[in-house]
Order: sequence, then structure tokens, then C-alpha cells
Amino acid sequence: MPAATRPNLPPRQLSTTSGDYCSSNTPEIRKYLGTYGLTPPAVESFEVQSQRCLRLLAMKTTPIEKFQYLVHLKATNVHLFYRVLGENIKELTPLIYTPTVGEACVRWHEIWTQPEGMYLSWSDRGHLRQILDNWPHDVDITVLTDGSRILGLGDLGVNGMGIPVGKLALYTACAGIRPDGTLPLCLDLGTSNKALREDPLYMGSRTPKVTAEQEKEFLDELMAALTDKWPSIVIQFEDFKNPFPAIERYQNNYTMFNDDVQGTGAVIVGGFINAIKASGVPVKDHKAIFLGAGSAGVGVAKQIVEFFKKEGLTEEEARRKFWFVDSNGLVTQDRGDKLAEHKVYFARDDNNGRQYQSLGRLIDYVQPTILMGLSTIGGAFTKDILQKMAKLNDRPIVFPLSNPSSKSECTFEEAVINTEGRCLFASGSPFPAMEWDGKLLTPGQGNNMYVFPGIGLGAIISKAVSVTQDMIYASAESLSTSLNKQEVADGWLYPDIRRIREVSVVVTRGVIRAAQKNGVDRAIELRELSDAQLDSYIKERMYDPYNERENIGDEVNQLIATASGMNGHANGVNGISAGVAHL
Ligand SMILES: NC(=O)C1=CN([C@@H]2O[C@H](COP(=O)(O)OP(=O)(O)OC[C@H]3O[C@@H](n4cnc5c(N)ncnc54)[C@H](OP(=O)(O)O)[C@@H]3O)[C@@H](O)[C@H]2O)C=CC1
Ligand SMILES: CC(=O)C(=O)O
Ligand SMILES: [Mg+2]
Repeated sequence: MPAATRPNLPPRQLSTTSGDYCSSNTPEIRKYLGTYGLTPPAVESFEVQSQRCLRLLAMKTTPIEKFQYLVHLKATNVHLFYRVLGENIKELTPLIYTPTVGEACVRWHEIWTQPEGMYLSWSDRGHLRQILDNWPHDVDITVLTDGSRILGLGDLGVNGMGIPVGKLALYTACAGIRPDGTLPLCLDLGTSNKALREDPLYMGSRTPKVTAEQEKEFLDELMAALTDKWPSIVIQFEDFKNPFPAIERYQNNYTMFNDDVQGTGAVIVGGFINAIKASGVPVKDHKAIFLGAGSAGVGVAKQIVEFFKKEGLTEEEARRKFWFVDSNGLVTQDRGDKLAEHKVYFARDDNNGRQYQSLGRLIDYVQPTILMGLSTIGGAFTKDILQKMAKLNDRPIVFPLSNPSSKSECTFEEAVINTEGRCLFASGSPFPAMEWDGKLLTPGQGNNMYVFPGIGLGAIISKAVSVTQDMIYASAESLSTSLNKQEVADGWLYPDIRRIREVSVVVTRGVIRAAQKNGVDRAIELRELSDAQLDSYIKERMYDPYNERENIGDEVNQLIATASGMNGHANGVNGISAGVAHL
């Protein structure tokens, strides 16, 4: 074939995203693609490319610059991005997700360079189904937000797009959901953030947030449009200021869940089950104070109620183990204000006229074994609070879960020092390990990425018609059993994040089994598989960035085979195959 031109084949649309310009392409592939001469001559291995990426990353001095480089890498070579991410998941997750994604969202309008995902505006209603036709791929899963409660950072309008983009990257990295099967979706329904509305660089509608009734009308149209376009789509809601109406309205009619309420509940229960075991205190003797009674706090407590019930408590006994504090103090039935509906279930009626004075006084009164933070108030677990918990308990359970790190109720170091290294700890954002009394202590991270990828993949593979409470709970239980012997021996609450692909298989299997038990699965042939067979089935369906060649396909394999007189199948053993496999 001529050196620099495509053989007798039709012109081909080149795509940077799928690696058409990748330096690992062999000369044959470059000729086939028509990129011969358009890339530097060297044919590089993945290791070399990865080394360059990591060096480039190290040259960036701030987390936001590193974030921007990773956005660029994903846009220019998606498979390389997922290889680098997969091999450095522990180091890179804080850059593509919390905490850095928080800063990226705050500054989204300043740092935006290229489109990712879809935006649907209030003014688009009536046409949502048509607009979805503009999306170029088939979709397995979407993460959608209205930007109204981005981490603990408040209403950021369409700047919130960073969250669906980041979460979907984790669906791919952790559970192998194909990148082109994911749709980040940001609803542009106005924003209550006046500063953003007035910022000349803001990229959303400059109108106040629509009413709850209008949002419901919009979501009704959107849910119908999404499932009409992609009948098996899994729809994950994220970072809504008030997520409860949508969960209630759609959970039985669509394959949907809300990760802040249900995923957070599951991931915290997953670590909590191990914390309860490690505390040495029987389940019946635990008592919990929650600082923050929002969607995440109540979501976590509801899943813990399920766990307590499975451990033999009645629902009433389980419910009464919780004391919630919100911005108006202890959540009680006789407080004098109208409680938001989601708080009523846990509102206390045994306050005996006592007024809430402070978190410290409440700890003295309740004597809790567990202190959870989902309040968005950074530093709320002061030295005094932590020392009180340490005085009351041999192994106090302290979970400061607010994100990003600046909103965490305390740091790992503060918790360790003020409980003399005895706390059972998990946070929302990552903290470094530290030495205490000659021992290296590693903080747990109650990171939803342990469960949502498996919930999503389980729903996709089982073709579930809805995501049931049992599926969510199964993800928590599966997570709690996924620690290996060493992790258990070291007293960890969560498995090593570097094993996330293995963990996601266990979680996915649990979710599929629960879907089968509930009869919501449509892939009924999977019911016959043993657990080992189901694990293999799941693994086979996971996207593997090391084995990507669909961009080239059989056409080039055939061509290479003919040109080289060899069997040029991409998984073969010659130099050509290495190039194809590393597209
Ligand atoms: N796994 C994880 O790491 C996850 C962490 N989160 C984090 O949890 C936090 C809360 O999320 P979410 O529940 O959805 O948010 P919400 O806004 O729904 O809830 C925040 C809660 O904190 C309460 N609060 C605010 N100020 C105070 C105060 N001074 N004292 C006591 N309580 C206060 C609010 O009170 P009021 O109700 O009166 O307004 C509300 O109940 C966020 O930072 C989020 O990032 C969320 C999901 C997963
Ligand atoms: C982790 C997450 O979902 C949140 O903080 O909102
Ligand atoms: Mg969230």
C-alpha cells in the first residue's frame, strides 16, 4: 500500500477522543486511518505513554491544573485516560472527584474549555425528546443534576456539570461501564446563586431557580424522554437540594436511584457494619447523633435502621437510636417549626421540654457511641466534641462525611489525636494516613464510589425495571464482605480502593441477586448462573481500556492480515496487535 494514504477505502471521520492519533498506533494502522505522518514517528508502548502522562501531571502545581490536564487527556485519548486512571486510582480519584471537583465546579465558568455531556434548559421543555437525539451514542446510564446542592458548596447552577462528568468517569473506571454508554446531564433550571447569575462568564440561564412544581413538570417530561430514547437506561440523580420528591415519584416506574440518599446510605452502612463489629459494643447498645438532617443524613440513617432490623431490633427500637441536629438544633416534634417531611420519621418526642443548647451538651445527654457529620459545617467536630466521644467510648465511631475536605466536620489527624488513636473513622473526602503510637493508622473513606458503580452495573446487566431498596441494601452488605484478610487484620472499615474493580464485581453480583429476588430483572437467563459463573459474566461485560479496538474493528484486522500475511487479529501475538490493543 502507498506509504501515506488510505488504501481503497472510503474517507473516515477521524476522532481524537478514540485514539486515532494515538502514538501507539502502528504504521499499518496509521495508514489505514489516514493519520500516517500526522503523529510523531515513534510507536510507543502504553507504559511510555503513561509515564509521559504522569510526568505532565507532576508538572502541574495546583490540583485544579491537574484536573484540567486530566479533562484534556480524556478528551484526546479516552482509553489512555482510563488506563492511567485505573492504574493510579487512589492518587487520581481526589483530582477527578471530591475534593478537587468541588473547586472545579465553583470555577467551572472560568475554566471551561470543551463540551462534555448535555445541558437541558427550562426553555427546552416540550422538545426534550428531540434534543436527546443530538447525543451521538447509545446510553446505558446517565447521571443528572440540577446543580442546586453541589457537594457542600450550595447552588452552583450549570457549574454543577463537573459532578455528573466526574461520577460517570468513576462508573467507567470502577465498574467498567463503557465510556460511550455514559451521559452526563445538567439541568439548567435557573439558579438561586445571584453572584453566578451576574457573572459575565456564567454559562447557564440567568434566571432564578424555577419552582418545585415547575421542576417536577420538567422532570416528568425528561424521565419519559430518556426512557423513550433508551428503554433500558439507568438514571442516577445527584446533588439535588431536595431529592425526596423525585425519588418518591420515579423509583417504582423507572430504573432510577439517588446516590446522595441511597448510595451514601449504602456506602456508610457498608463501613458501619465493620465499625460496629470492631467497636465491641452490641448492636442494641449503640446510639447515634447526626449533625445534619438533610438528604444524605437521613439516607444514611434509614439504611442503618435496615441494618439494625436485620440484627434483631424492631423498627421502633432502631428508629429511636438516632438524634438529629439541623440548623435549628435538635430535630424534635415539639420544636415549634414545621419540619421538612424527611425529618419527621426521626424527630424525637422525648425531649421533655429541654432546649437544644449545643452539640457538646447533647453528647453529654445522649451519651452516643456514634457521631456522624453530614452538615456541610467544616470543623464542627471540635477538640472538645471529639474528647467527649473518646471519654464515653473505647472505640468511638466518628464519621465526618461532609464534602469537600474544607467542609469535613474534622480531619483524620484531629480525630486520632483527640481520641488517642482509638476512633473508628471514615470521612467523605480523603485524608492522609498518619502514625500514632508507632503504628500507621489509615483513615476509612466512606466514598460512594465503593457502591454506585456496582449498583449501576448491576441494574444495567440485570436489565432491572427499577432499583429496589433490597438492591441498595445488597450493595452495602456486599461491600462489607469485600475486605480481604489483610484489610480485616489491619482494622480497615473499607477495602483498599486500588482493588475497586474486584470490589465492584462483588457489589454488582449482590445487586443482581437482589434484583432477581425482587423479580425486577429482565435478563432472566442470569438467574440460572452460579455465583462464580455470574462473576465471570460480569467481568466479561466490563469495559477494559487495555483491550480496545472497536474503533478499528474487523476491517483493519483483515487489512493488516492481508498486508502482513499474518493472522492480524488484534489479540494476536505480533507487534501489530500490540499497537491495536493500545489504541
Ligand atoms: N459519602 C459521602 O461522602 C457523601 C457526603 N455528602 C455530603 O454531606 C453533606 C450534606 O449533604 P446533604 O444532606 O445532601 O445536604 P443538605 O443540604 O440536604 O443537608 C445539610 C444539613 O445540614 C444541616 N445544617 C446546616 N448548617 C448546620 C449547622 N450549623 N448545624 C447543624 N446542622 C446544620 C442542614 O440543616 P437544615 O435542614 O435546617 O437546613 C441540613 O439538615 C454535603 O457536604 C455532602 O457533600 C453527601 C453525599 C455523600
Ligand atoms: C459524594 C457526594 O455525592 C456528595 O458529597 O454529594
Ligand atoms: Mg452528591
